[in-house]
Amino acid sequence: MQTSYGLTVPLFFSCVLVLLALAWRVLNWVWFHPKKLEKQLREQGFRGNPYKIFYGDFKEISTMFKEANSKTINLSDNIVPRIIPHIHGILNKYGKKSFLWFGPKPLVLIMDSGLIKEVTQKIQVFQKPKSNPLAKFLATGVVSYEGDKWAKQRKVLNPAFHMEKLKLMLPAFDQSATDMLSKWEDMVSEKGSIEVDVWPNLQTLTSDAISRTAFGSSYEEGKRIFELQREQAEHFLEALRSVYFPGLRFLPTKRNRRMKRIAKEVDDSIREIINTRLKSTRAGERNHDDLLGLLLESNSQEIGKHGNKVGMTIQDVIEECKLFYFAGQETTSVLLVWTMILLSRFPDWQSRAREEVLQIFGSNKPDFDGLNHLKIVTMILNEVLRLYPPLSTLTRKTIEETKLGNLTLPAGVMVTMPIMTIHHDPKIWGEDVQEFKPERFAEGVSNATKGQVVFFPFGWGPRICIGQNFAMLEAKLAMAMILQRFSFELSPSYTHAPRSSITLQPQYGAHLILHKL
Ligand code: HEM
Repeated sequence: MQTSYGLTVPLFFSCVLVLLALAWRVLNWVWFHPKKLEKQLREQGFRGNPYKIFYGDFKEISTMFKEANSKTINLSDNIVPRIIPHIHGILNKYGKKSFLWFGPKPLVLIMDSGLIKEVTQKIQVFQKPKSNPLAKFLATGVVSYEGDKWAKQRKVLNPAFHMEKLKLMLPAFDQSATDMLSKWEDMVSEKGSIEVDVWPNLQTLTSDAISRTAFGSSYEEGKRIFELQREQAEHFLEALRSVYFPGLRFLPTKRNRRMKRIAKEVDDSIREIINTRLKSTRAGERNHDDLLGLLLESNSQEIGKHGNKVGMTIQDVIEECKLFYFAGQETTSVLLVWTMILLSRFPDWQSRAREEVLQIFGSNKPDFDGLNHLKIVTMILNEVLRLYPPLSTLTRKTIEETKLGNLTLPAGVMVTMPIMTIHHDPKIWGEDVQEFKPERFAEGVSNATKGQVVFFPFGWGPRICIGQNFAMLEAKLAMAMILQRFSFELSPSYTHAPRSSITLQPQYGAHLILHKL
């Protein structure tokens, strides 16, 4: 027997069943599941806005960001409401035990130091939330993996970031800083001063440094690869700003085609560098001291110890190289730019830092041991990371129901640990929390934090930033070299507008007046 649609009755009923199942899944996703999670959270004393179907708090959040970014602020203003207005708003409205709706997903705030420690340590249960599928075009790598894959990758990468290996990176950092400083010296007029927006220059510095440290002698190819990665990131951010439908990335739009072409070109170029390296290693040549060389060396040692199962594939190595750029470039340039801005605002600290640098190095090139003895500069960098952490929040999602302190979090909940808010909490840091006071760190980080997880610009737990020593070494060297050659102050055209665009950037640049010393 056939229905009026020309289908047999069993087929007709099967289609109806499939459609009903689909409709149920959609309804469950946009309504029943979020409502169930909301009930579970409210029963435990969490407070937040009532769930609104599909959008949640999405509209309010985007309005808050638009408003926050439309106004500049004064230098002494609290920057938190401008950077994370949604979290600031919900805390003011509902207090510390609260949640927000990111579409149909609740985002629970974790403000307690003990709970932050627990979340960042229980990496099996609290995993990274899935990123936009287009992010795969940029890089995957250790930052996005979970479970065994993460553990394997991290184990192979770790040795490349050990202190004694980082020592080998100094010439690359030095060369990149020298290039920038020579440019500034050429620009300085007869009077010995010039106004410069240092932000793009500092970005170039850290870009060059990562191209050199990642690919060493293949720096020129590395530079080209990272230029393509930068373009790729622009396409990605543009895509994020437009409406996204599932599957959109498969359509042959102009942007998608370009992104695919870039991804292929980048992969092919890195593969070529790797193959050349592997050939020269087989021919008995010495290993290269750059990140790629160290990674290949560590990988072959792992394979030697445990066989192919524990080693990385060539594609894995390619992904890690692509990731170095995103993880290591902008974060470090952001640290440098806020350091220069804050030292411009606080010339007494600038002078103290310069005195220390001149006392240790005179006008010589800073060396590894000397950099490790820079106390004032380290205190300054830590205070900059406290006030202007390059990443404002850490986010995870629960993959199963889990205990957290005396709470029970259902599966499928996102949790966020607002680094920025905790770094600016007067209950932790005192009433002078908004002030730039590097002396807080005079006796080291654990003294300043009384051993609590309240200062975590590089994250915490097993997934703490692998590149933190790399970044600090690069920043110390760059700052030491800048302080040796220039003094600097804010230009009248400087506009204070820190903005979170993945990292914490100066929205209108960093216009400073540089004086040649
Ligand atoms: C001031 C500079 C930097 C800051 C503030 C910073 C911050 C962070 C933070 C907060 C995390 C943890 C993210 C999370 O748990 O969700 C992280 C992870 C990571 N960072 Fe950095 N980072 C910096 C520089 C670097 C550099 C220079 C590199 C490499 C060259 C790097 C490579 C990575 C990698 C690979 C991870 C993932 C680690 C894992 O998941 O096991 N970072 N970073």
